[in-house]
Amino acid sequence: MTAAPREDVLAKIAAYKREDVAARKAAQSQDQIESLAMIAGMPRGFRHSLEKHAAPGRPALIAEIKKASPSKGLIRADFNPPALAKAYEAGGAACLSVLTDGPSFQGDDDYLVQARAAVALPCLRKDFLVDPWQVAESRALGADCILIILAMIDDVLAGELLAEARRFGMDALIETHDELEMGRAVALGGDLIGVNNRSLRTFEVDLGTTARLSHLAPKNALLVAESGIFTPDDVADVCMAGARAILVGESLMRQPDVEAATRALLD
Ligand SMILES: O=C(O)c1ccccc1NCC(=O)[C@H](O)[C@H](O)COP(=O)(O)O
Repeated sequence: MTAAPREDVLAKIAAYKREDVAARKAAQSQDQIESLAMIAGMPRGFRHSLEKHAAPGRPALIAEIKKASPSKGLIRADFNPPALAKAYEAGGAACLSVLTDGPSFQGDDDYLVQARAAVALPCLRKDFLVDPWQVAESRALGADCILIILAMIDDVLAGELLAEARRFGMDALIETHDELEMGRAVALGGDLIGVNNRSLRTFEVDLGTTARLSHLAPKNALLVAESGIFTPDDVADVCMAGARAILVGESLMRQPDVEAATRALLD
């Protein structure tokens, strides 16, 4: 895989997601998927766990299980989601994020099911939501939190996804990358807001994005700095900028000893 301009990638992802969701909905009606969501048990409190783990100068960690990405290609060949989940939990993570998108990230729904079953941590289903039906599906798979990427959808759909998440007792991480999207997240009433430091246009990472947007977030929102965090100095920078949680994938996924790397990043 090679890096491609963001608009092409997001448009491509949105197109295949709509097709994929149509096929899934044809196989399982809203009523059927809601029944499965209802028997999935209570969600683990995702935002609550972040609140509990965040301390002054030490953000809570959302540790990501990520095999590959559009910007980096294959990240980790030795890929065992339950083992990775356990290593993250032992290393001090507050929550997990599990990529389930297949075409762009080599993810799988089963990775979420397996990872969550291996630990007590709340889990984010990291995928591209383009239809409210996917919220019930995410809950049926065990997800405790969904991701709402504002760069990809309009406010009507974002509001519907958020309402569905709340109906199922789940949390929703609303992802922003610029001032306009932060304003939209605030208007939606999000209480868990992410700032993606990765440019959605070029895939370039600028950790200063968190500092630029953090003061625009409401005080009651828990701010998550996402992407491009590699070192304890990076953690300190985004923490100083106002992030109370960090979402980290690649830098931990590239380490042979994931538990030790997780500890070291948070030290
Ligand atoms: O990671 C990508 O290349 C990517 C491309 C297009 C849309 C989303 C993408 N990443 C999703 C993420 O938000 C990251 O996986 C997450 O923030 C962790 O980032 P990192 O620590 O840099 O792996």
